[in-house]
Amino acid sequence: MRLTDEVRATAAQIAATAQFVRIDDHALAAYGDRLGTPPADPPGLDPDTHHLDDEPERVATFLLTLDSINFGSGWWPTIRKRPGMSGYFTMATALTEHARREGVWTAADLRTMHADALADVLGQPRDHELIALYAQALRALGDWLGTRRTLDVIADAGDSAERFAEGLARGMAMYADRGFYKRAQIAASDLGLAGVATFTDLDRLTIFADNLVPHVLRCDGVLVYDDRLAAHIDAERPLRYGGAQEREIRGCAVHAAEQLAARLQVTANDLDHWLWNRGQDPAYKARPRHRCRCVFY
Ligand SMILES: Nc1nc2c(c(CN[C@H]3C=C[C@H](O)[C@@H]3O)cn2[C@@H]2O[C@H](COP(=O)(O)O)[C@@H](O)[C@H]2O)c(=O)[nH]1
Repeated sequence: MRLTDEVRATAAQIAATAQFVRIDDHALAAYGDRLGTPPADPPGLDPDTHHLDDEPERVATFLLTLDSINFGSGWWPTIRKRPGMSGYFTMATALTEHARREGVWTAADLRTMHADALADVLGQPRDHELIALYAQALRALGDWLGTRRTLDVIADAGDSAERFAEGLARGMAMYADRGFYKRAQIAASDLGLAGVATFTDLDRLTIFADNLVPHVLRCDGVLVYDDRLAAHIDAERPLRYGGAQEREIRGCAVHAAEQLAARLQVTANDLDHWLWNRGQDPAYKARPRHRCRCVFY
C-alpha cells in the first residue's frame, strides 16, 4: 500500500473506533464558514527563518537537515526558545543563521555530528536529551545520503513526493512514523515549496500529524476530547507515543482534515499550511496542546 493511502486508511480506522476523541460532524460541516477564505498568499517557507538563498543542492540539503530535526514539540516547555518564536522557528532560525555563517553541512559533516556542537549551534544546553536525539537523527541522515547528492536522491523519486517520502520512511527509522509519516511527508512538501524538487503529486499528501493542527481543530470544536483526556492535556501532562489517546488525536485530525479538504475543495497539503499557520495565533498558543516526547513531531 502506498504511504499516503496507508495514512488515510489508518486515520479512517482510528476515527471509526475511537473512544477518547470524536469528530463533531456539525462543527466540521460549518468549519468552512468559520475558516473564511483561504489565505491569499500560497504556502511558502519564510525566507527569514529558512536558508533558501543558496545553490539548489545546498538548499535541498539544508531542508532535509531541518526536517530531520523537525520534532521535539513534547520538549518545547524545556528548551530555550527565542523571544517571540515557537520551538520550530527557534530551531529553524538557528540552523539558518549557522548555514549563512558557516555554510550548509554536507553529508560527511552530518555523519560525524556531535550533540555538543549541535547544541551550541541551536543555542540549547549541551546535555539536553532532545539535542542528543537531534544529533542521532542527523548522523542517520548523513549515513542515508552516503556519497549521493541530495538533488540526486530527489531525482531518484522521479516527480513523486510520495515516493520520496517512502524512501525516507524506509531508509531511516526516525522517519518511520507508522500510520502518519509526518516528517517524511513534510520533508517532501518543504522541498517542493523551496522549488528544489518538482513533485507533481503533492495533492496525494495528507496533513502533517503534529500536535498543533489537531489542537487547532480541537479549539475550533471539530475534534472533541473526552473529559479525562481534555483534563490530562489541559494539565500539560504528556501522552505516550503510540498510545490509544495519542493515536486518536492524530488519526482523527487526519481523517477530519481529509473530509474538510474535500468539502472545501483544497488539497490536504494546502489545508495543513492553512491550519498550522492559523495555530500560530496567540489565542491557540495560549491553550495547552497535547505533548508527546517522540522523534516524529
Ligand atoms: N502540520 C505541520 N506541522 C509543522 C509544520 C512546521 C513548519 N513548516 C514550515 C513550512 C511551511 C510553514 O509555513 C512552516 O514554516 C512545523 N511543524 C510541526 O509543528 C510543531 C511545532 O509547532 P510550534 O510549537 O508552533 O513550533 C512540531 O511538531 C513541528 O514538527 C507545518 O508546516 N505543518
